[in-house]
Amino acid sequence: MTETHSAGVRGDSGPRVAELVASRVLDVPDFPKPGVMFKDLMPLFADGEVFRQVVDGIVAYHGRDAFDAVVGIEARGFVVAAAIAYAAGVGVVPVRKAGKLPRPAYSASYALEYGEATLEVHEDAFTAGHRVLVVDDVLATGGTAEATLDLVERAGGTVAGFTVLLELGFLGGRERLAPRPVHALLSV
Ligand SMILES: O=P(O)(O)OC[C@H]1O[C@H](OP(=O)(O)OP(=O)(O)O)[C@H](O)[C@@H]1O
Ligand SMILES: Nc1ncnc2[nH]cnc12
Repeated sequence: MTETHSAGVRGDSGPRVAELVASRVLDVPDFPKPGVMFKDLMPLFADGEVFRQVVDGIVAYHGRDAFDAVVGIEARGFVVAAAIAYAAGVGVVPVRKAGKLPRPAYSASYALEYGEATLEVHEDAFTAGHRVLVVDDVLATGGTAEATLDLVERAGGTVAGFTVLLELGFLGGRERLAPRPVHALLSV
């Protein structure tokens, strides 16, 4: 469900949480490359009360019993994933950039808004049929998310949901991931 309120801030966990996210995003022009408007969520992470409400909002949206594990995508996704996992009382599985995992891993290369990268997950990361909530801070082109969702499935997990704090709608990530549902606290 996507809600709209009078100030035009949209999100699918309600206008109050969307406002909170909007209030803690800094726009940084030309980072990390000319032409990119970088959305910096560090102020949100640094505000304990806002961070708590954001984490609680994500758990409430999906339902505490709807997932058995949380996947976080390196690096900013780790911040959100660990907090959600703790709040829900489940474990967290890191999806890491290439070469960081110590044991046999599945690998997926992809392009993102400002570059290319490879992500990996341990082959034994999930119990068969585990319902996995995948979280990240930002959805832009969807390259990172698409690679991660594929990795989760290759490793035997079942994707229970995909949540981001902020979606850059004009970059088409949601359409790229369709028909998989995308939950974004704030869409711009
Ligand atoms: O939708 P996309 O175009 O794929 O972009 C979204 C990804 O870009 C950022 O990660 P980045 O690779 O910059 O890594 P970081 O978290 O280590 O900064 C962000 O945290 C997402 O993971
Ligand atoms: N514009 C952007 N701001 C922050 N993170 C991003 N990841 C991909 N594009 C991004």
